[in-house]
Amino acid sequence: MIPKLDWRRFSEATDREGFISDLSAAISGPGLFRLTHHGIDPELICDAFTGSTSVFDLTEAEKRTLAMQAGPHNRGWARLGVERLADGSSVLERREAFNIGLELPRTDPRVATRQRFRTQTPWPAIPGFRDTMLSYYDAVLELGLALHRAFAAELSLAPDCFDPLFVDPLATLRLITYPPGTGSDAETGAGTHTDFGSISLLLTDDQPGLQAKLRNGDWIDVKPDSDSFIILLGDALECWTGGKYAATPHRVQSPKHRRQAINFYLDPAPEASLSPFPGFGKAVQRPQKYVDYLAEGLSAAHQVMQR
Ligand SMILES: O=C(O)CCC(=O)C(=O)O
Ligand SMILES: [Fe+2]
Repeated sequence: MIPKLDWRRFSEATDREGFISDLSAAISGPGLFRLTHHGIDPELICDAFTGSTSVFDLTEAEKRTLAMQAGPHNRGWARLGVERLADGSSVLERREAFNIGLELPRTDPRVATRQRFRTQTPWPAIPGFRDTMLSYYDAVLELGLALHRAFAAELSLAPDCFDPLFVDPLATLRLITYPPGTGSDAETGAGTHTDFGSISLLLTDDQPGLQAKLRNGDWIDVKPDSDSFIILLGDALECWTGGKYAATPHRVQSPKHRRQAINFYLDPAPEASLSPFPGFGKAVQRPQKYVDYLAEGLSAAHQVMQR
């Protein structure tokens, strides 16, 4: 069972203690949870799904003009089969993705000097697409950051302890589409992995496929539910908490019918360190800046793109 947490209990302060106690149980128990009553406008969510369909329905030639470049800068369209999230596997991962990052002005020195992951998103000429995606990005970023206030309370840390780690974050909104599986064992939707950042806020359509590995080693189906976000814990949060918030392994099986997911990866700022908070035990990763960790992880995932 995946715990369901009603966000109003914390955000409207109607039952903060109860929320924190359920959050504790979710983190030390299964290691993932659903967040209900999250306050994101259902119409915005619907528009985001419509926008996602329109970008993947563009012609191959149109999508090629929006293609993600190996490098990696992690913006734009990744064609079928060019990313591999599972380490050391040869199984083909069949999905297309479109990644959207924090929108900095072209004149921003970080964009002008082509700093890693600071490229602008290559926007398709779909009316309303950019506005919808940026509104969705901002709304889910705000929700994700607010959720870190609850993590801070759960960890008995200052409410704003996470704030410096998320200044102009590398957070990514990722639209994904999975074509129907062919039934072959040599393919999947996404191989087993953990996400790189702090948390991931996932929304999917009504097609099943996502599976998560519980702390006890069992794999469970994460059933689609349009009223809640699936919250997965990522590598950075595991590092900061010295392993207390262990990252959630997950994978996606090839669906019977086309499947769409709109996932928000709350990655921290490039300069954020991966060292544990004081008093949180041993380092999980060698000391490094998040940008280097992400670059290494993505470059492994994008080996197929580089060929
Ligand atoms: O499609 C999903 O539900 C999850 C995809 C995923 O795990 C990823 O792209 O990191
Ligand atoms: Fe993932």
